[in-house]
Amino acid sequence: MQFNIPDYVEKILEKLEKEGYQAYVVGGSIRDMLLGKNPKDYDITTDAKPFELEDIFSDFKTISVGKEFGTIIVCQEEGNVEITTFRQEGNYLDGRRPEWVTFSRKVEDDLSRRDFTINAMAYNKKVGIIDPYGGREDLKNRIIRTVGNPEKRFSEDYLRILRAIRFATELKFTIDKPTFYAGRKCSSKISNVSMERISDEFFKILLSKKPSNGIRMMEEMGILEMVLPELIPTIGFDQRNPNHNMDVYNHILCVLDNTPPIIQTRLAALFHDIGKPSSLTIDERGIGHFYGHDQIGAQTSKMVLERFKASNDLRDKVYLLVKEHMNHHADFKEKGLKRLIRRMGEKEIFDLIDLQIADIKCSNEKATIDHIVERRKRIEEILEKEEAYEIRQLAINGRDLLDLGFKQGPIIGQVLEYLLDRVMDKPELNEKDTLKKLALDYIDKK
Ligand SMILES: Nc1ccn([C@@H]2O[C@H](COP(=O)(O)OP(=O)(O)OP(=O)(O)O)[C@@H](O)[C@H]2O)c(=O)n1
Repeated sequence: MQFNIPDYVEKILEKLEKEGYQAYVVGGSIRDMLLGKNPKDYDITTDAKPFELEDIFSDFKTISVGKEFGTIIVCQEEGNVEITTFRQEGNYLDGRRPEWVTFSRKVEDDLSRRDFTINAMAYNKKVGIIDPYGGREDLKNRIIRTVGNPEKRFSEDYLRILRAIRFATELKFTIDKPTFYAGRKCSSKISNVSMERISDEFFKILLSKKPSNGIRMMEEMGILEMVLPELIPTIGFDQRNPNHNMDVYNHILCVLDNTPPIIQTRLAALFHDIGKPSSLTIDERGIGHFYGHDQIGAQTSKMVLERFKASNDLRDKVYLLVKEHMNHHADFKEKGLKRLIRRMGEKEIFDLIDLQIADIKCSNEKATIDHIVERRKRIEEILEKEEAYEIRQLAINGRDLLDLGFKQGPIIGQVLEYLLDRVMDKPELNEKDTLKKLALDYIDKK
């Protein structure tokens, strides 16, 4: 079997071979090519030692990452290629670092330390595929299986438990039983892994086609309570809300699957109905209301995303989406809708609509969908016609008001807010002379 390796990668393999070394493309890219997918990047493994690699690629731009582990990145216009020296590792004492690392002459040694059979294959044109652990067979049978003893593999890096779930979710594979049980046994050990690495894998699960599968696997393996304990109380929690025919957990997972794969929207789906059981109030008809859960969910999202070391931008976006998600019931007049665009932002407003549509689809309130679809059309129109919803879109600015004789100070802001308010109701007022006149009338009345 021959793969189509891009020229910029082939060039590196050939250079290493010409210098008398072995060189193979390895890991995820082989898996992806066998699945008929385009690999995101290519990793190369070789028996050339790190100091030799630096010599060989002295004419290239390179970045050396952890020289002691033998990795350099060769940077070319078409993409970066990571080259790692074949290595063997000793036992991992703390689930983070091996006791020792030695460089090897055999590619099989390098493959033996890798996580899953489907990631433990190497290839070059001359030798073909090297697959000592049945990676191709497991790809065919759609199975995630560790290379060798699963407990040992996980103890080397407990993130691998979450990686097993991530690959199973992304590829729609099942996790082999011994791998699954070992993962469940060691699940609490994931606390040894840094939050950045955990959230990286977790976000990949959230962005897959059917993230609910991943969340359910996390629950079954005991990983969910380690990574996102805030979701646990929603399991089996009946809101006693006639609009919801599922418990909160299943409702959340349904919304998750029905949102587009955009990280802020998927995260907002995850948090949108998180509340405290104590916040459930039962009214006189016996109907439950998860009182103020949009606020609790928004606060929870902030706290969890801080723990996940997410960027401020992402935290703010998710917070706002969760906080505003309930307003699909509101009957916005023109001004209300424009204020909503102003609060959300012109891209994020569509994330909110996506979230609300998914929320409605997963409840018994199907009738409201038309209402939200109408709302989306009107928002698109507002943006297309550039109808003002923000002060910067007014045909007049603070400078113009000063020229009209207004004094510098808070009054300028007040007048501009007043003008925006008028323009949001009647877009045709957004014209310089009209606004000047309205500004002067406003002051006269005051
Ligand atoms: N904890 C880990 C992480 C990675 N690997 C090995 O390193 C390779 C590259 O890892 P990475 O780039 O994280 O993942 P990919 O397999 O390339 O998958 P993706 O590109 O989808 O992240 C993997 O294929 C696997 O052989 C491993 O053994 N153990």
